[in-house]
Amino acid sequence: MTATATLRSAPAHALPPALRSEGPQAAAQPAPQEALLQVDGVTLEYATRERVVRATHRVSFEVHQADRFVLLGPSGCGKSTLLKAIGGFIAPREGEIRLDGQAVHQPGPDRIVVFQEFDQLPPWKTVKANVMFPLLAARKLGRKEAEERALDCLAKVGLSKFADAYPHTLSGGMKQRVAIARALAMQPKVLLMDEPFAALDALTRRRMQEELLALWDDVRFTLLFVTHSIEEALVVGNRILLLSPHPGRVRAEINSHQYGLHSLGGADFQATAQRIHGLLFDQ
Ligand SMILES: Nc1ncnc2c1ncn2[C@@H]1O[C@H](COP(=O)(O)OP(=O)(O)OP(=O)(O)O)[C@@H](O)[C@H]1O
Repeated sequence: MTATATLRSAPAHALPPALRSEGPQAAAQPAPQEALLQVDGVTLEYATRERVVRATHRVSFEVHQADRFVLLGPSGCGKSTLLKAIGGFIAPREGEIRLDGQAVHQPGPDRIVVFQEFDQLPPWKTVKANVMFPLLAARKLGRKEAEERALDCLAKVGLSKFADAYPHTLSGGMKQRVAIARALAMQPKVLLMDEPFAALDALTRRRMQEELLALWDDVRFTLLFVTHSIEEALVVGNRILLLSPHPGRVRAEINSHQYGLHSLGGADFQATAQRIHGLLFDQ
């Protein structure tokens, strides 16, 4: 992954004044083409029997083709709820979500979610059948083509040898690789990942981040990634949206193209992590 110029593509109104003019190129940038995903003033709420819980308040951001866009914020700030809304599982109370200019009203094969839980793979299907299943269910491909696509995607995540294995025989990291292969096989417009590596041990988590970045280098998919780890956000993302504690509001957007696994421990990386910490938690 190479460092590239600062990109300022978030709508200025979504950012606190202090960040609107960040970067010398800001004013010189040409108008960006229409974003792939637009989240526009989105307020999300849960109605329980006793009360209404507001999860996010008027959140706006834009994700462009091949972005690795990270939603970062403390526990309970509405990151997963935002992902569910983009997935089409929850309707905004206010605002609108658009994908390719079309308002999102329901789930669809153009948005696939990879979750944290290891049990997202039906245990009675082999690894290959797990990857093929959504392709067949959505009638995207016939059986032969689905099998070819599944094997191709399993090769991309290094699991060719395990195509005929059952999920219970795999490690946590391997199960997450299958879930990623299954999602990529659908060729979604946006791949949604909700803390996909949070339940893994530290070494496996690091390896999975590395593999995800290598996969992105190969396929250039558009990624929307949720985490509450500042370090993971800097490693995985090229752009990071910082959300305030509950209910989530946009605190800032950070460009993080220049960071990757190679920058871990470096002074610049530490300083940016520190700055993000301040933006997230200082009142
Ligand atoms: N099904 C639900 N019913 C009522 N309130 C909910 C429900 N799911 C989430 N909430 C509330 O909405 C808010 C946002 O939750 P959400 O899970 O989106 O946060 P999060 O940022 O993803 O947190 P975490 O990092 O801990 O997963 C929280 O206050 C939570 O308690």
